[in-house]
Amino acid sequence: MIGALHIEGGEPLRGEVTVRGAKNLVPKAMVAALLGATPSVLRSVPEIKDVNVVTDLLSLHGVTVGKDPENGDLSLDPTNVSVARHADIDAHAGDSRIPILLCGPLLHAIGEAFIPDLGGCKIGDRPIDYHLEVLRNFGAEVNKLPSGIRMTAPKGLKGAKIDLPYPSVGATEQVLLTATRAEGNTELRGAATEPEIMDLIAILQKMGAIITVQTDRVIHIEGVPHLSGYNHRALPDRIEAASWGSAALATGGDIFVRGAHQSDMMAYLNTFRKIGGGLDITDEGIRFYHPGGKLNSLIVETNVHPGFMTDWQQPLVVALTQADGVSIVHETVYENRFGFTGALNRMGASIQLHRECLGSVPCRFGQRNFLHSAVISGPTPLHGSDINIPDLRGGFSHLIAALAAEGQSHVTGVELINRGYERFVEKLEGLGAQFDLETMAAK
Ligand SMILES: CC(=O)N[C@H]1[C@@H](OP(=O)(O)OP(=O)(O)OC[C@H]2O[C@@H](n3ccc(=O)[nH]c3=O)[C@H](O)[C@@H]2O)O[C@H](CO)[C@@H](O)[C@@H]1O
Ligand SMILES: C=C(OP(=O)(O)O)C(=O)O
Repeated sequence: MIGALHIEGGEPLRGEVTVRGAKNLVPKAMVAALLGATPSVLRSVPEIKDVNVVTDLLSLHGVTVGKDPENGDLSLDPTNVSVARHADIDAHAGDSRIPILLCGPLLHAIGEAFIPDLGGCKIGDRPIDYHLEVLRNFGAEVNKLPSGIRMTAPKGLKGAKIDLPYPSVGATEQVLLTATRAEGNTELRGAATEPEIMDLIAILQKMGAIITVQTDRVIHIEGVPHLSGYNHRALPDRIEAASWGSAALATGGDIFVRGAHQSDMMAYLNTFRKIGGGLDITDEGIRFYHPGGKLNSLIVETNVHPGFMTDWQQPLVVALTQADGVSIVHETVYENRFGFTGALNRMGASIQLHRECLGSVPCRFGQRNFLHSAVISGPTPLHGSDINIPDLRGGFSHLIAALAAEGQSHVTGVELINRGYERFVEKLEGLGAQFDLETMAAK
């Protein structure tokens, strides 16, 4: 297990990386396999932590998960799905956000579900009130226990009318995974429409589901009694792709991201171009490069799709420290996603955080005491520092900053990066990054 990296910064990252299936789709596609009466095959599966966590949780429930040794494709056979021991499930408390999405499929398959406390990045409060309300609407009975949440559906799950207060990605997936096999029709208003959700819908359609995506965030699902397995290649990871783009810009480098898919990244590509980054968009992938000269400052507001995605924000901020003038980033999806900027300031950046909504639209966090707007003055040379990684994207940003900085950085907590960036150490080596690796025993 990777413990820390000693990074010698100041070298532009140059070369090629490949992105595979999206972190925000693959674990959910694995959960969807539970809904089928026959086995599924999922292709382009990355080696990341959430895949291991969901593999364990499915295995505990009697799903046979096989991995092709050549290409890593997963086969998921749910024909012997069964109840798992709470203590075994609880061993995964805090590991991932995915377990909440097992509820609907498990209620359909075995009539009960138990999920541990969720994990995921600490970038806000991240309540699950929408999820629980959705499940109750379908007829689930929810019991909060000291160690987790247990659900049953004594009268089965029935289609429902649901209106989400905010287009939550997870709550939309909760509706999809529950409604496809519920009795009757479901109408979801206020749905999220991220590309990963569209890919999940494509998977469910392959399984036999009837789902209609209308305009204005409305989705209709006609419940069917039976679904079969699927064979699907996961859409590529647009967050990893954008992260490498920001790394190229911040280090003055040139990275071809094989597999990056233009139509899933429009908002990022527009922003990248406005800053002054160079782009070559091809069928095989996207080349992101620093063309030389000054970068432009700009205003960015994160938002739900098709807006500028929140998970792109943290790596981009590092590139903005090298732009000429004052940039503003207004984070409207999570209330607490700027903690990582403290380390950047210690490295020489000039980033001030504000409670006000410094964007064109007031968001849910205005007037509520959350430091959710950042003012970045640049360009500021960065210098090496000791950094402990706080979360996945903040951590990747710290790696980029250390690679862009003059001098040495000692970066700890690096294992967290593996939640969303497969084989990132190999990829960094391939891009010419200079570092030494410290390993530690797995917990
Ligand atoms: C595994 C996965 O796919 N994670 C992604 C998913 O997270 P996740 O699905 O957890 O994010 P949501 O879209 O649900 O969260 C958006 C906002 O809604 C709020 N909310 C959500 C649910 C709820 O029950 N109550 C509530 O208030 C959250 O606190 C947050 O402020 O979408 C986010 C937004 O694109 C991404 O940053 C995450 O990378
Ligand atoms: C916030 C993220 O993920 P998760 O929802 O898994 O914590 C992320 O990928 O940046």
